[in-house]
Amino acid sequence: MYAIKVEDLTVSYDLKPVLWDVDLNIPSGVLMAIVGPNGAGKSTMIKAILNLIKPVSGTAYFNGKTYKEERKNIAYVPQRGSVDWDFPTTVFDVVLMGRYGHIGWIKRPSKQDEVLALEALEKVDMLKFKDRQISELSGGQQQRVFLARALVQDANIYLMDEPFQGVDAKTEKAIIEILKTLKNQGKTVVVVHHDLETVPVYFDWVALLNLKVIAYGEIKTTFTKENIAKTYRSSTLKQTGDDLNDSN
Ligand SMILES: Nc1ncnc2c1ncn2[C@@H]1O[C@H](COP(=O)(O)OP(=O)(O)OP(=O)(O)O)[C@@H](O)[C@H]1O
Repeated sequence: MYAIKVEDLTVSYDLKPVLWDVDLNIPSGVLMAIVGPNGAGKSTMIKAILNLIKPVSGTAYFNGKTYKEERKNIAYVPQRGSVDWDFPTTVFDVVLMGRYGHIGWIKRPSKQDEVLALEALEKVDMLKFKDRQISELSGGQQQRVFLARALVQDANIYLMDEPFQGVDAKTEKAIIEILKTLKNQGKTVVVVHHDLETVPVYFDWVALLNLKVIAYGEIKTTFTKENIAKTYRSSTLKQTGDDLNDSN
């Protein structure tokens, strides 16, 4: 059984397809990058499989179940730009929110939940900021807080949309260490990533996306010059739709 199985996923905004017939079988325990040029549909794919946007067609399964059935086991770190950071709440409360899937909205978090939140903040080196408003943090600090929130969720599958965006080198290193730890615990981690150079250093699996899935699989066999060139070869593919019916 796959950790994530995406079947026939097609998504369009205002009738313009941005994802075309995407199929992906992601095994458990991989640390996988999703790469592709700007506008390739990476964020859209993550959102569509998490039911945050409605696809034209297609389904995603998590450990063989629907998102709704499996949501407790799925943690999502959204792109920083898509979050309303002016929302008045403290760092600690944002992280504690990660526990709500376990405790339910009506119950109060227990001492144990609070301890887990503090531990996660410690892991991402943000404990000293626990009482700060999230609006008063730098981009890298916000990213760490979101990672801590995903960590306390104690999920089985992690989906992250550009967690390295706008962070300094030290934070990037801290984040990748955490991702590797998750992988070593047998969890499945899927990350939208921009920097091609670090793909083989950080990840063991990759999906190359540009409207369609160009290729996906183990880095060694998949992250080839040919596949990269095919993925990043201008954006005419999107504009004309010429290649929509390519058999590859
Ligand atoms: N809410 C929306 N309404 C209309 N079009 C959208 C919307 N969100 C994204 N798009 C368009 O869909 C396409 C795919 O966008 P998406 O954000 O999924 O790409 P991406 O690969 O994540 O890009 P980037 O690397 O720049 O973040 C783009 O052409 C984008 O302009």
